[in-house]
Amino acid sequence: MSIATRKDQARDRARALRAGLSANANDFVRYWPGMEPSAIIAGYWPINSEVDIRPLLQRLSESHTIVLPVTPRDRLRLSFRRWTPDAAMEAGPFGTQHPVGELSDGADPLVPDVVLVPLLAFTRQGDRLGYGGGYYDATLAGLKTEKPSLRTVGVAYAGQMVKVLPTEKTDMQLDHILTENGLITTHV
Ligand SMILES: Nc1nc2c(c(=O)[nH]1)N(C=O)[C@@H](CNc1ccc(C(=O)N[C@@H](CCC(=O)O)C(=O)O)cc1)CN2
Ligand SMILES: Nc1ncnc2c1ncn2[C@@H]1O[C@H](COP(=O)(O)OP(=O)(O)OP(=O)(O)O)[C@@H](O)[C@H]1O
Repeated sequence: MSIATRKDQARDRARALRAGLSANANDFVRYWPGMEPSAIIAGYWPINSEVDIRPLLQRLSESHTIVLPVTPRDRLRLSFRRWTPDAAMEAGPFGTQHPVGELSDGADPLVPDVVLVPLLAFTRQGDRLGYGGGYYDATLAGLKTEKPSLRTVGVAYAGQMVKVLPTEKTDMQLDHILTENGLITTHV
């Protein structure tokens, strides 16, 4: 069976599993590891049954510059726009929403230092299963070349952890996973 087929089957299972999970949003705030105030943090705006990190984003915006992904229609690399709690949002592809405004890759490039990554399933080793667009893999690979100190934090319910996931060469491993039960560090 091809990797693509195995990933699709894992996605079906992971979607069904995640849809039945829930947690107190404050727990994701509580276990946030803390970052230097200069760190630019890329969040995500939740869709489907992803962990709702809006309370975390609100809190982080008090001390950090927050950016959110803008999904392009013709390439894989995500762009980022500045977000503040009063930012107006507009609709993008696949039911996503992003802040109205100038792309951050204009005059004042806001290249994130930390990226919060949504996911369907993860392993203890930092493997990640997304929706299959390849957007985060392409974006993280690009960012990591420009900023080798880039850190990635998957955000998931603890119940989204699985023993093993089908992987391929382009898959980017996560450095940490933030769950309602604590922060998992995948390698040291
Ligand atoms: N909240 C959030 N924002 C995100 C992502 C994400 O996974 N979550 N992305 C991560 O790449 C990028 C957007 N890409 C996406 C690709 C596919 C689907 C998705 O829901 N696919 C559905 C089918 C939807 C449809 O065909 O209309 C699915 O797979 O069930 C969502 C986002 C950037 N922004
Ligand atoms: N850096 C890259 N450049 C070009 N294609 C890529 C890159 N990374 C991944 N892809 C391709 O994108 C497709 C989807 O990848 P994958 O199944 O890993 O997506 P995903 O991680 O589940 O989705 P997403 O990142 O959008 O949440 C694969 O065919 C993969 O080969």
